[in-house]
Amino acid sequence: MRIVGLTGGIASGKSTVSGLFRSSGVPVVDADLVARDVVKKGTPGWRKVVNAFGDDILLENGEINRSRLGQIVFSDPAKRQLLNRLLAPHISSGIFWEIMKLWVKGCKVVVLDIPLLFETKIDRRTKPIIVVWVNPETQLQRLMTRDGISEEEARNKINAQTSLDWKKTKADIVIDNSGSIEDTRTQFQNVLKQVTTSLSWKEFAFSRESVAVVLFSLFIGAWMLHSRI
Ligand SMILES: CC(C)(COP(=O)(O)OP(=O)(O)OC[C@H]1O[C@@H](n2cnc3c(N)ncnc32)[C@H](O)[C@@H]1O)[C@@H](O)C(=O)NCCC(=O)NCCS
Ligand SMILES: Nc1ncnc2c1ncn2[C@@H]1O[C@H](COP(=O)(O)OP(=O)(O)OP(=O)(O)O)[C@@H](O)[C@H]1O
Repeated sequence: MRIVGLTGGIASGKSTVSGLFRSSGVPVVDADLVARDVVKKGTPGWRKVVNAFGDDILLENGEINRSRLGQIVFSDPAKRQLLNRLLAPHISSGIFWEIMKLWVKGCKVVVLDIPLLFETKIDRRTKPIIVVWVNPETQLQRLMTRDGISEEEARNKINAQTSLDWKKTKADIVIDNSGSIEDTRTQFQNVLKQVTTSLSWKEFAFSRESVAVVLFSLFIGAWMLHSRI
C-alpha cells in the first residue's frame, strides 16, 4: 500500500486538493476529522482536554467549544504544545485505524491529509510527500475570508505552524495553489499520474494482496506437509 502525505499550511488548500483526489477515486484520510472524533464528548481525549483546560472550554451541550479552545491555543505556544501532547496518541491511533480500514478494503493508494505531517513525524511513513503551497498574502486573505476572523487572529494561526516555505523544501511534490482553482486542477492532473504509478516492491509487500499470497502459501505448505506430498 502507498500512503501519500498531503500537507501544507493553514488555508493553503489541502482540503481543496484532497477533494480533487476524492473526485478521482483516491481515498483520503483527513487528520482534522480524526482530531474532531477523538475529542467528542465522553471520549478519553475529551476527558484529557477538559481536565487540562477546564469547563470554560465547553459548550452548554458538553461538547468542546472549538472556537474558544482555538483562541487559547493559537495565541499561547505552551498551551498549544500541551493540547498537541494530550491528543497526539489518540490522533495517531485514529489515523492508523482509518488506514487499516482502507487496507482491508484492498485500497492500493491512500492520501493522508494532515496539517502537522512533519511535526508529528508521520512524514517518515508517507511517500511521496505533497506540500500545497500558497504565497503568504493569499494565505492570509483566504484564511481571514474563510474563517471570518481579524488579521491578528489569522496571523496567530499562521504563526502557530512550521513555516510553509520550510515545508516546501521537504516536499517530493509541490502544488502551488496561489492562482485560480483551474490552475491548481491542471497541476493536480500531473500529480495524480505520479501518485498512481504502479507500486514499488516495498509498497506491494504491505498490500492486502501480498499478505493474502503469503497466507495462501503458508496454508498450501502446511497442507502439503500434513499430506506428505
Ligand atoms: C484548536 C482546535 C480546537 C481548533 O478547532 P477548529 O475547528 O477551529 O479548527 P480545525 O480543527 O478545523 O483546524 C483548522 C486548521 O488549524 C490548524 N491546526 C489545528 N490544530 C493545530 C495545532 N495544534 N497546531 C498548529 N495548527 C493547527 C490546521 O491547519 C488545521 O487544518 C483544533 O484544531 C484542535 O483540536 N487542534 C489540535 C489537534 C490537532 O493537532 N489537529 C491537527 C491534526 S494533525
Ligand atoms: N485556488 C484557489 N482559489 C481561490 N480560493 C481558494 C483556492 N484554493 C482554496 N481556496 C479557498 O481558500 C480557503 C482555504 O482552502 P482549504 O480549506 O482547502 O485549505 P486547508 O489547507 O484545507 O485549510 P485548513 O488548514 O484550515 O484545513 C477555502 O475557503 C477555499 O475555498
